[in-house]
Parts: sequence; structure tokens; C-alpha cells
Amino acid sequence: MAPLPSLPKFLFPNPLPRTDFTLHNLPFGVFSRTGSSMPRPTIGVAIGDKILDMRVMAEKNLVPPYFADFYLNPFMMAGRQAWSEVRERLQQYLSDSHPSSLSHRPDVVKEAIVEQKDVTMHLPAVIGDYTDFYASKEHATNVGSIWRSKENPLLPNWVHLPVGYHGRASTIIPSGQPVIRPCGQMLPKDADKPVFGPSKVLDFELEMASFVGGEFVAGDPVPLDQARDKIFGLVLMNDWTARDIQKWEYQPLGPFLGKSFATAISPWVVTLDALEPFRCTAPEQDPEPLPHLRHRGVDFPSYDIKLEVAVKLEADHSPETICRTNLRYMYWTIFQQLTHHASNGCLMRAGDLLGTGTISGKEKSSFGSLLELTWAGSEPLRFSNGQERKFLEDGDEVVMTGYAEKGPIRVGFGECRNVVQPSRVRGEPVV
Ligand SMILES: O=C(O)/C=C/C(=O)CC(=O)CC(=O)O
Ligand SMILES: [Ca+2]
Ligand SMILES: [Mg+2]
Repeated sequence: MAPLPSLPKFLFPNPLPRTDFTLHNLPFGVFSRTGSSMPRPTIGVAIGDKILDMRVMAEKNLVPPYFADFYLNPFMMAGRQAWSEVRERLQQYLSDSHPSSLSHRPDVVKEAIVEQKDVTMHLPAVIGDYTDFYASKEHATNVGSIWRSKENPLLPNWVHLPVGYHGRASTIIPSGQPVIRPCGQMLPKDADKPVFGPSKVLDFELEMASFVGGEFVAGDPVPLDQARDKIFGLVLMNDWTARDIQKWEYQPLGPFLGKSFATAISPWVVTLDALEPFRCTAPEQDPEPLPHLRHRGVDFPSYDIKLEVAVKLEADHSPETICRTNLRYMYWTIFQQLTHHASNGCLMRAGDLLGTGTISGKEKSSFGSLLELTWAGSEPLRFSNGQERKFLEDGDEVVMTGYAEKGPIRVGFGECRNVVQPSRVRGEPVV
């Protein structure tokens, strides 16, 4: 099949220089028109710098009625076949030459095409449950070396299962929303008693996350060879973390208030169908996992997705890249994560979010958190304007981006961007 053009000519008579949101991509999100007196969440599909309003498309019977919903949960629940059929129809509507092309329907184009600059993006789904994994061997080895033991950085279970914890869904926020520096308990260096106050060691974690979809039955596992049909798509994720709160609270039950204050995701969900050309091998697993977690006869269980973190220090500073990594470095795949999660009979629901865990590579420049990049603050990062950072300061903005590219095909995730605001107690900054 000849590759699709990047964008349809009838909507983009002047080609855009480069876009994440090509005809190959067609990611789904939820937006509202900025400044409208009654903003209501509306499902949209990103195309170039525009959005196709799916409520308008549903009202005109061009797509199934669940696209008139506020959120993507009903579509996520509809399952793999519906996802692929809708994708095919959208590619026809947005092509220049197909008989169903919207180029023949200027009335629909007029109503259904919105400029991205005129909207506010929201969370794409009502997220019932959120789980985060710890699946990059490089990341787990780094954190284990820094906090526990250089000799034995990984606990014995790590190579046998994707370690995870149940996170907080209520504080998942979309890109663009500020992150308020959290308060909490921490143990100052050399002190024997904890103190309470704003975190001094605020960090990001570069991750991706899967939106789960399809129907699930409580008690039934998700066999690994069916897991691909139960993941709707992926987003970028920043698992904001207060290292001082985390370090004091985490034993023996794992992350809690050091992470539950904010988890940010990029607003456009890129479907696995769109990512199909970018499937790739995952790192070899040694020891071999137990049979239910073994990828049998699947050569390409991972995805080649390039990921970056940039930090903007002040208004006139342009974001500087501090990390470049790739989803393909992750030891436990997104499918093994889902299968492990459901292996005890735990009910998954369409719209649940599974964070991959921080994605670090082998090189220092590919570490996915400041804890690793500055080795717990002992090696500060230097920026071109002369400033240094061990961890994040108020006003710093973290910008995560990701894309996959092969020949003429580009599928990007847009960005996940949040600025740090000072800590608040009853609305007042804490001094
Ligand atoms: O090693 C630890 O004690 C904790 C590590 C984490 O920060 C947990 C986490 O969020 C896992 C991850 O993102 O990979
Ligand atoms: Ca994490
Ligand atoms: Mg977090």
C-alpha cells in the first residue's frame, strides 16, 4: 500500500512544515472551545493544527453515536474492531480522493473543523483507576543504587514480574495545567525526627501510559496473546514526584503522598493501530519469565518511540533538552504489564490508565528523572544561561515530547507540559 500523504490537501492547501498529527496518526482527545460561555467536553481527532469535531460527525450520522459523549470511555469500551473501523472511515473522510471524502461536503467541514489554537484540552477519558509500573531495568537499577544498595540494586522479584503500585486517579491532570509544589513529611539530612513543609526535592518522571479498552470480566485474566486487543492507545506521562516525601514514606508499602499530588498526561491518545509500523523488539529477558508472561512467537512486542524532556527555566528561556530516551528500552512491555495486572482476576475497565514506569536508557543523557540525571543532586545540570538545577524550582516548566518516524510516516504525541507553582496552604504561599 502506498504511504498516505501526511495531510489532506483540501484542508491544508499550504503544507505544514512538520506535524505530529498526520493522516497516519489520527489521535483521539477531548476539547472544549476556549472562551465559550458553556464549555462542554467534546471528542475530537487531531489533524495537523486542526481538530475534527466528532460530536458534529456523530450528529450527522457519519460516525457511531458514542462520539457525541463527553469522554472516550464508550469508544474505548467498543473494542479493537470498532477502533479499526472508525480509523479506516476517518482516513476516508480525510482523504482527498475517496468517494466519502469530506472535500465533497463543505457544509460538514465548516461545522466540524476547529483550529487547535481555539480550544482547551481536557483529560480524554474518565479514568477509574490508575496504576504505575517500575519496568525500566536501567531506572530501577539507578534508583536502587542511589537509595539502597550499589551491590544489589534490584530486589529479587524485579526480574520475575513488572513491579507496580496503585496510583491516585483524582489528580491525573492534562498537559497545560500547573503543578502545585506539594507539602509533606520528610526527614532532613542527619536529623532524627521528620518535619512537615513544602517539598524541596521536586522531580519529574518521563513515562508513557496505556489507556485500557474493550470489555473485561472480573476474575478472568487477560492472556498475553490477547493483550494487544485490550490496549486502546498510548499517551506521554509525567509522574510528578517529591523525592524527599517519597524517600521517607515509601517503606514498606511503596509510593503514596510523594506521588499522588499530580500525574500529567498528554491530551491526544495515539492508537496502537497508528503505532503498528513502529513495532520493534524489546530487551532480552533473562531469566525467562513464567509462561503466562512469556511473549511466545511475537518478534516485535515493543514500540520504537523517541522521547525527550526539556526544561524551560523562565519566560524568555526556550526549553532546553535534558533527556533523550526511547520506549523500546523498557524491559517489561506494556502487554506484560496488563497481563500481570489482570493475572489475579483484577477487573480492568475501559479508560483505566497504566503508566509504564520511568523510561531510562543506558546512557546518562537518557535517564528519565532528575534523581538519576543529577545522581540525587550530586551532579547538577548546567543550562546555557548559566543556571544550574539539582531539582525543579518554582516557575520551571517541564516539557515532554515523543514521536515515531519511519520514512515518510510520522506519528507524534504532541506534548505534556506543566509549570511548577509555589506550594499553597489555604491559598497562601508557605514561607
Ligand atoms: O525504587 C523505588 O523505591 C521507587 C521508585 C519510583 O520512583 C517508583 C516509580 O514511580 C516507578 C517508576 O516510575 O519506574
Ligand atoms: Ca513513576
Ligand atoms: Mg506523580
